[in-house]
Amino acid sequence: MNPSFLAPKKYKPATEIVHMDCVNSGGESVSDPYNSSSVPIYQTATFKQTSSAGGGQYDYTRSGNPTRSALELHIAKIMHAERAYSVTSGMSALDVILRLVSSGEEIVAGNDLYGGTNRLLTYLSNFSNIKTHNVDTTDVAAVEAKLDPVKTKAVLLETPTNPKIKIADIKAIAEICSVKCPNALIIVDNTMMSPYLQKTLDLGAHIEYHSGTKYLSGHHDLMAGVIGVKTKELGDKIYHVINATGCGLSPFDSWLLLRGVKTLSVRMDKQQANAIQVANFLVENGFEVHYPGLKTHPQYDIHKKLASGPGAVLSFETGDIGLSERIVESTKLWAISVSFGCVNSLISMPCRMSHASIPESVRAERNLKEDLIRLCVGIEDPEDLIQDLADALTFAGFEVKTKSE
Ligand SMILES: Cc1ncc(COP(=O)(O)O)c(C=O)c1O
Ligand SMILES: N[C@@H](CCSC[C@H](N)C(=O)O)C(=O)O
Repeated sequence: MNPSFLAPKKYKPATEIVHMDCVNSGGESVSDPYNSSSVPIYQTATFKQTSSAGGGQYDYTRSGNPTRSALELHIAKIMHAERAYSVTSGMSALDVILRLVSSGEEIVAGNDLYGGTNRLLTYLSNFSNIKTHNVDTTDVAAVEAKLDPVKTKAVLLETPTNPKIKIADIKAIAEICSVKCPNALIIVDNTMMSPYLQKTLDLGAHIEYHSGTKYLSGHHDLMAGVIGVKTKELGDKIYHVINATGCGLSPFDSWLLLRGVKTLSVRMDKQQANAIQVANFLVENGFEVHYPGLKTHPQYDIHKKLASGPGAVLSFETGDIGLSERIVESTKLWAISVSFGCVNSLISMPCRMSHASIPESVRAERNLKEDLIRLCVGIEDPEDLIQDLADALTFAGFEVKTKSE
């Protein structure tokens, strides 16, 4: 037989996302005695052992569970990670990762980032003597200026950022960091792109994490976080923290997330196609739109090098807080809701919702505008979405220009 026929085959991203191997490079695998087509939910806290010395592959669900393992093996494959882990939320994922940073060490992070991330970094600064430098991560020189060969333990990047959709050149920052701070970890929050559109571990990151609550699951019916790592050694450290603190994802949520992940490519393709049309509609109406699918985006070329698409989250300013409020409150299809990545379209005002935990003065310092509206585009018919937005704009007192086809 031709030996190449036996070699592990790499498929296109959409195929990899739906096809499960359940095995990793270390030979770890999960199998089901009945060959079930859908991974079963092992809803059990404990596993019987074969002897007083143990002997089973699993003993206790906090330490490991077959449903969770199946999810983690699959996530590792689609992230191009050596190992992957799943925990109870995106914040829990970041908490686990940041336990690799010790008192006295420093983090370099963005000045536009998710409000909850900012809250956790502030907590570490206040209670654990871990200082964060918040810089504009679109500016590689600004990141470099804050790197300290002794103190810097982590560079934490969101790209695109939440909510201003700014792009950080992961590759360029990782290269500079590997020279100036070879022991520092490049950590990327890849929630907005998902592993379907951007594979940060291939771009120089050591650790990639996600709020699995968003695109990976896709239906806003669970909370989860996932972590992918570049090396087994890093994986062992991450696993140790998860087992020690007990934040591993439950069997049911692991199953739900695994089910959601399988449709990631079809959801993202549709949401992204809709988002491009929504972005164009807003541009035609004179708004300043933050979206890396627009050629006018300041980091359009960099994003194109990092990711295979612009995603489906965008934001825009109206220049008037009252007008923004009226628009948000007048939509019918766009639900006023935090979060993104759901199949339904959502609208929000970040300064009052997802980023309200960042003090107003800090938001102002970071040029996060109070009138900013964030849109998370779903899978509805784009004509309905645009019409609903146009109606809301009109109702709010804005003169909508005719949509050019
Ligand atoms: C970019 C980003 N990262 C992380 C998180 C945290 O995820 P979770 O809500 O699942 O804890 C969120 C939102 O909550 C987010 O928007
Ligand atoms: N009350 C929550 C708000 C969650 S925001 C969720 C999501 N990341 C988003 O950007 O919309 C909190 O304060 O954490």
